[in-house]
Amino acid sequence: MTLTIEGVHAGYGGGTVLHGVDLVVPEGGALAVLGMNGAGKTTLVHTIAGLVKARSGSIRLGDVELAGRPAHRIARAGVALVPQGRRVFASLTVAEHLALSRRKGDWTVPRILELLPRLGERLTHKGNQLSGGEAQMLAIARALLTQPRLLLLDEPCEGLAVDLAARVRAVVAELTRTGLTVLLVEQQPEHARAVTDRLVDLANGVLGTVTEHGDENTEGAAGISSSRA
Ligand SMILES: Nc1ncnc2c1ncn2[C@@H]1O[C@H](COP(=O)(O)OP(=O)(O)OP(=O)(O)O)[C@@H](O)[C@H]1O
Repeated sequence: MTLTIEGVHAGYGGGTVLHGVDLVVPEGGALAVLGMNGAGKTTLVHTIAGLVKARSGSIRLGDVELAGRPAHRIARAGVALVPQGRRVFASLTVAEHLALSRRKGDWTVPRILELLPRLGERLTHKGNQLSGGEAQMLAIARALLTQPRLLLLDEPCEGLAVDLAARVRAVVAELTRTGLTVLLVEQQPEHARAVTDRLVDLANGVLGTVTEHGDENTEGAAGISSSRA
């Protein structure tokens, strides 16, 4: 479903972080928002997910207005957030994480394990026994099991080696082919470019213009199909 953000202001206490954000991510598209430390990237995805309240403006998924709804209703409307730092539970196994997140829908555990086969080999491993790449895949798996229409990824490649960032790209590409809409925020331009060709800068809570980086990634994208998290 298409994500349409218009004139969104948001912040904390007396301070404003997002100053009138306008953004469209078409259905089945992926867009990366790039910004430095403190630019407002997490605030943006948290505002979409309802964890930070939009003070004004509109956030629509398809025709459904999300702004002003509580987070649990936004989740039910089809928005899933993969948080910064992955937030997997140290003492729960991969299988337990998957069982806890599951909601009825097209994304089943077998389908997830087909997309992310490495997780299938780690089902009995606990959160604290996973590599950064494996934890990231688990965080994505958890989000998918909630049957989202919009996936928000907060710095998914943070701390990952370039080949694993490329693996995230392969997964995101696969997801957008299913019609899922993906918005990610990243600090490192090379990480953002590893995941999607469509980029926009965020500086001091103001978005720039969306740019396409067409051919630069052709080589990187071609070599990823066999690499694993
Ligand atoms: N809970 C909060 N209360 C008050 N101010 C906050 C809160 N969270 C973030 N901020 C402030 O909002 C601004 C934007 O922070 P945000 O976390 O959105 O940036 P970011 O681009 O995600 O940064 P990073 O790359 O470090 O994650 C910063 O000035 C930050 O200090």
